[in-house]
Amino acid sequence: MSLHTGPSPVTDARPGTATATTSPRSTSRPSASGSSTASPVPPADIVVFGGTGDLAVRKLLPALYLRDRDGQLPEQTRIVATSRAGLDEAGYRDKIRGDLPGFVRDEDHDDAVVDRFVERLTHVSLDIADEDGWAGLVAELPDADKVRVFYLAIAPSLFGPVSDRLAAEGLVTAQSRLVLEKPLGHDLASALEINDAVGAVFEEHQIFRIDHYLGKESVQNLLVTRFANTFLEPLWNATWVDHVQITAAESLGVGTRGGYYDGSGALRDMIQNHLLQLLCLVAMEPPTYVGRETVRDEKLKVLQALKPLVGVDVDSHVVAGQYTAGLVEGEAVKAYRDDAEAPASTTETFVALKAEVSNWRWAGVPFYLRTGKRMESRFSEIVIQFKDVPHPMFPDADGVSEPNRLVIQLQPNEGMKLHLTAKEPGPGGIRLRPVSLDLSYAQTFDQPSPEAYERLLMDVVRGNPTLFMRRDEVEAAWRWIEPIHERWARPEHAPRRYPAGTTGPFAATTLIERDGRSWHE
Ligand SMILES: NC(=O)C1=CN([C@@H]2O[C@H](COP(=O)(O)OP(=O)(O)OC[C@H]3O[C@@H](n4cnc5c(N)ncnc54)[C@H](OP(=O)(O)O)[C@@H]3O)[C@@H](O)[C@H]2O)C=CC1
Ligand SMILES: O=C1O[C@H](COP(=O)(O)O)[C@@H](O)[C@H](O)[C@H]1O
Repeated sequence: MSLHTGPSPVTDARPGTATATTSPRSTSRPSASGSSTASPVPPADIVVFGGTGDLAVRKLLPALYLRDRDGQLPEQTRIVATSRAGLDEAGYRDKIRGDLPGFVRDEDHDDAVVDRFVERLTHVSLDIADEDGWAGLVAELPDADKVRVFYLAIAPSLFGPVSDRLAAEGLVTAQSRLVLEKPLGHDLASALEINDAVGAVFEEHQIFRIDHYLGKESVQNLLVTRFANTFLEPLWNATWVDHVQITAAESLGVGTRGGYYDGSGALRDMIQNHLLQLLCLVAMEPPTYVGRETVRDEKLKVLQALKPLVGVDVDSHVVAGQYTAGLVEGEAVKAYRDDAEAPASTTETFVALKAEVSNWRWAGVPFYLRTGKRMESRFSEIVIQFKDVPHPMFPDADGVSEPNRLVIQLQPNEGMKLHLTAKEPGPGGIRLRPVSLDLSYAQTFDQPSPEAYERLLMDVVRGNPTLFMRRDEVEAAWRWIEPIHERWARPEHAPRRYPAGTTGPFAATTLIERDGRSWHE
């Protein structure tokens, strides 16, 4: 079998029109993200608000470093970090030089590239809440014709104030893009408020709402698997699919982010965005072509078709859990309440739920979603469980015939498995045996997948919003989530406890077993 790695699956224009994204220019060295997406992007001034924070240091700067290494950042690209830390340019460069090795793999570390990369960096000290300090930022952005990226790696409550200030300082140009981190707000009302505030300054096409799951290679491959092959489409519906499972399990706890997490919880942190986006990609209709608005239009229709959890018993559809102390991958770990230093917290670190997409294609097909921290292992996958054969054709056979299952493994080992039933070789009668066709990305493509942020940051600079959430999508997702939070706001609600290192509370097993099904472990 030969597989070829051509241009990215996601284009930013109709097929047949030339675009920067699909241009076949190659870089001087092979790139982890494939030939077309590694073409140099336009020169840009990238302003990272929250440039000393966890996200910037752990994800954004390493991603930019890797794109620099692969020749994607032109010489004129500069990165301006802002925070209240009183760092000067040299101090910030030293900090990032020191931090980078902790967040890039040893084989990706190259001293010469680090030297070149840190030369691009500077730091402006400013407090978003104050008017002082902004002149320093204005001075760092002299070229109004250059692409300008304002990346808000800060709390969502600061998104509106930053936009207003950028406008007041005259920094918003036609070439500006605003990047907003998730979760966008806390609920529908705050999301509307933020969207209104940023929308008063930036056009919708300038706003990039990040959901980093959309930048994962395996997630983009889901689109290709569905729409660049013919054999799945006739089966991809309620006639043949029994149910769908989407799991994002983490073995990590909340780490140093307990302060943020305790006000958020798994429903806001993972389900409202990442898992619902995955559900959309599985359930959406084929767009006319895969382009910047067409995919988002189809995802929105799925969110709008989610059966509202209104007038139903929410508890029979959704299970919340919180981890207690336990053993994860052989290591003793603390309870969530100790991790988050919140002794009476009722924040959920686990959610399992059953959703339904009320449309012709999916009527009656449950979508089971599940995510949790401190689970027994880290794995994210989508399982398409097909219906059983309509009639037992081998009544006298030994062994078992299981329904077909397509498992799309998102992480850690990206790939795909198609579970089938085969005849075990032998001279006697027929013995049925479950087998699988396996596609491992690592073995097939022989190159590491880039980090999601690498891909997404380059798309921002290019101005390609396909893999970002549009305003209406974010709001539709919050709207669907609302009844769950309303139910959980009642005093009698408490998440069920599960020991760290397990698959979550028993109620999650009951949720699916009640329907005669079971989680794919
Ligand atoms: N960390 C992660 O893995 C992820 C984070 N996110 C989101 O990204 C955003 C940032 O998260 P994270 O990096 O973890 O947060 P941190 O608390 O680690 O960092 C916040 C940053 O914002 C700066 N900051 C805070 N208040 C102000 C202010 N008033 N004026 C100027 N700068 C300010 C801080 O610097 P200083 O205090 O020195 O001013 C710091 O650089 C959040 O919205 C979070 O939900 C989303 C997905 C993953
Ligand atoms: O957005 C978030 O995602 C991470 C999980 O991301 P992954 O790429 O490691 O699967 C999660 O840990 C974090 O709480 C959440 O904010």
